[in-house]
Amino acid sequence: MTLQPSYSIPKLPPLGVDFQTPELLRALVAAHRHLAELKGCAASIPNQAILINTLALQEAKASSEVESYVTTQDELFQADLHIAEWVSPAAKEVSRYREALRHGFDRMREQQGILGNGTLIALFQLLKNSSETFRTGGGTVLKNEKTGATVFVPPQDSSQVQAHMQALEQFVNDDSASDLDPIIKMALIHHQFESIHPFSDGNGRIGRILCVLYLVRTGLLDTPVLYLSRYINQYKGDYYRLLQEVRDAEGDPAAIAASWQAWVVFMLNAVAQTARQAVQLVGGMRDLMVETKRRMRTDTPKLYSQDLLNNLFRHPYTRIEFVQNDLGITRQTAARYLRQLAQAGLVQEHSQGKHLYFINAPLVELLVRGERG
Ligand SMILES: Nc1ncnc2c1ncn2[C@@H]1O[C@H](COP(=O)(O)OP(=O)(O)OP(=O)(O)O)[C@@H](O)[C@H]1O
Repeated sequence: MTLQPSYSIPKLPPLGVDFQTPELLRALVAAHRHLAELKGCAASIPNQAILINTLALQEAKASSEVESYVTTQDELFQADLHIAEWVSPAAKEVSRYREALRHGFDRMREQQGILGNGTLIALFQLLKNSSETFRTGGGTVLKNEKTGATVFVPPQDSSQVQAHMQALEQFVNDDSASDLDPIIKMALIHHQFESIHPFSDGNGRIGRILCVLYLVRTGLLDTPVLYLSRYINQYKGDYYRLLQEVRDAEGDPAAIAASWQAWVVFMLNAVAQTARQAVQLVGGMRDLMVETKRRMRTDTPKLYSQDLLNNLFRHPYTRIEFVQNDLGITRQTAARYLRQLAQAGLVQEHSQGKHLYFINAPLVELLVRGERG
């Protein structure tokens, strides 16, 4: 039996919805203020790879938790040492999420800011380690996690999935299609993406990456550093309910307007709160880098270099090979540098089996504290 989709995917932006209510405008101003602050704060970090490596890993951790892949920070940082036997399945899933986010960011830059369906498919393939593209078979439904009851039937026919995704791609990339504010558009895009549900799995995670990349595409961020998933995780019940209310409102213009407004306000609040948290974290990292630099210059002046400092912040757990490669020095010299840093108390030396690694403990502490909010 062919399933009947339970909602007609609307054309974006939805007609007849006032996106300028006082509540919405208040939330929009706050979201912009915190995002602008985050953009400025992120720019003060000397090497953007530091932010992508560390913050994107935090985002990946939170996003994967929505899907019940729970890992500890220690497991994640250990996985980042690229020692195969230390990588748990959950940590691998989280690492793949970060790779997907990073790939999407690079690809969008290569394509002059275009965030196309080819990129979304590439993200899915990286995330799921699969060669699948958009759904072709029917049978996909969304269920209530607790009761198992079907709450939503997305488009089933592959030509429909394709057509809706093409229209969405157009809306994402054609800035003249609507003069709505980009953060409001981001909320509409995420909703539409989840309603089309174009992949067999991973739609939640790809949809959250899409949000962050869209903020970069529209210039509101330079790097994809936003902990959106943490907020969504925290308010998962509201997130599902508000997504679904828009679909259930179909046919009732007043309910359509109210449900879209409530959805957009939720996403604006998510952006504002997560940007505010990210500002604290990035600001903390910046201060810690300044302090570590000062200590390196006084306590280990012969070793100090910006590249070495960057290495310690790109890899909260680092190893001799990483320093060797980043600084272009011999293994012996890299080992000597790390040992001297450990003697000066700037990193902690650890060994497990035949492997040796070095922890930037204040940075790890900052990231763990950041996770607690
Ligand atoms: N009961 C529901 N009501 C509304 N939307 C839902 C519901 N269940 C799922 N969704 C949407 O579908 C997404 C999950 O889709 P899918 O399982 O393909 O993605 P995922 O990335 O594997 O999961 P997750 O979002 O849990 O990490 C959710 O993030 C949400 O956007």
